[in-house]
Amino acid sequence: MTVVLKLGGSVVTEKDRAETIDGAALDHTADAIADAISVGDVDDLVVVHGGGSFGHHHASEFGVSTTDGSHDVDAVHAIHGAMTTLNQFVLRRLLDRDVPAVPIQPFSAGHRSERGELTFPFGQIETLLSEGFVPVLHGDLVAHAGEGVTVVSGDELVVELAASLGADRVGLCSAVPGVLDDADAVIDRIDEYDDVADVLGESEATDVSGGMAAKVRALLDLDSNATIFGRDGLSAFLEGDDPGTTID
Ligand SMILES: Nc1ncnc2c1ncn2[C@@H]1O[C@H](COP(=O)(O)OP(=O)(O)OP(=O)(O)O)[C@@H](O)[C@H]1O
Ligand SMILES: C=C(C)CCOP(=O)(O)O
Repeated sequence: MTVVLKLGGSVVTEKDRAETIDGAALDHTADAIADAISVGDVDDLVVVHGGGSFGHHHASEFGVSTTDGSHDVDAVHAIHGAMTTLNQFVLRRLLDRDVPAVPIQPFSAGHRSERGELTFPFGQIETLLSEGFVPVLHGDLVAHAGEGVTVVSGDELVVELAASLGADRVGLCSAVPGVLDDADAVIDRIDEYDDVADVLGESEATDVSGGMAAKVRALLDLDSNATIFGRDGLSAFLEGDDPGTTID
C-alpha cells in the first residue's frame, strides 16, 4: 500500500508567525505516522510538507509565487533556506520516533518549462521506498525557464507523486477538518469544481500557492481519490478511513 501524505504548513507551523513551528502539532503528527508504520497500516509512505510560516512568509516578501518568479539570489537562499530548516524540524520529529525519514529537496531535482509545466524525477523516490525509507519532500522553489525561480507547492508535488507512484491513498492534512461549505460544514465528497467554486477561497494566512481552491482543483485532476482532513483525522486516514472531504 503506497500512501502519499501532505502535512499542511498550517498544521506543522504557526502560519501567522514568521518561522514558527507548532511543536505540539508536529509531535502529534509524528506520533500518528510512527504508530501507523509500527502497526503495519502503512508500508510505503511518502511525506510532503508545506511551507506554512517558513516558505510563504519569505516568498511573499520577495514577491515569488507559483507563477511569478525572481532572479534574486537572496530570494532563493531566503525561501529555499527557510524550507530546508522546516524540513529539518519535521525530519527530527520523525527520526526521534524511529521513522526512517530522509530528505528530498525539490529545488535540486525539479524544473518548470516556460509554460510553467513541472518536470520532476521520481526514480530516487521509488528506489528509496523500495529500500525501506520514508522520503520527506517539501514545497520549495524550482528553476523556471524565463522566470528565474518560482514556488512549487507541496500540493503540486503530491499530485505528481501520486500519479507517478500509482499511490493507493492520497491525503492532505490541513488546519481545517475538510473543505467547508458556506455554513462551515464539512463537504463529504467533491467531484466537480464548479459545484464548490463559490465556497472555495485562498488561505486566510500568508500563502502564495492558492489555498483550498488550488488544492481542490489540483486533486480533481488525479485519477485516484484524495482526502482532505484536519489534524484530528490523521490517525483515521492512516488506518485506512476517509475522514474529511473526499475529492473524486
Ligand atoms: N471552503 C473552504 N474550506 C476550507 N478551507 C478553506 C476554504 N476556503 C478557503 N479556505 C482556506 O484554505 C486554508 C487551507 O489552505 P492552506 O494552503 O493554508 O493549507 P495548508 O496546505 O495546510 O498550508 P500550506 O499551504 O502552508 O502547506 C484554510 O485554512 C482556510 O483558511
Ligand atoms: C512557499 C513555499 C516555498 C512552499 C509552498 O508549499 P505549500 O505550502 O505546499 O503551498
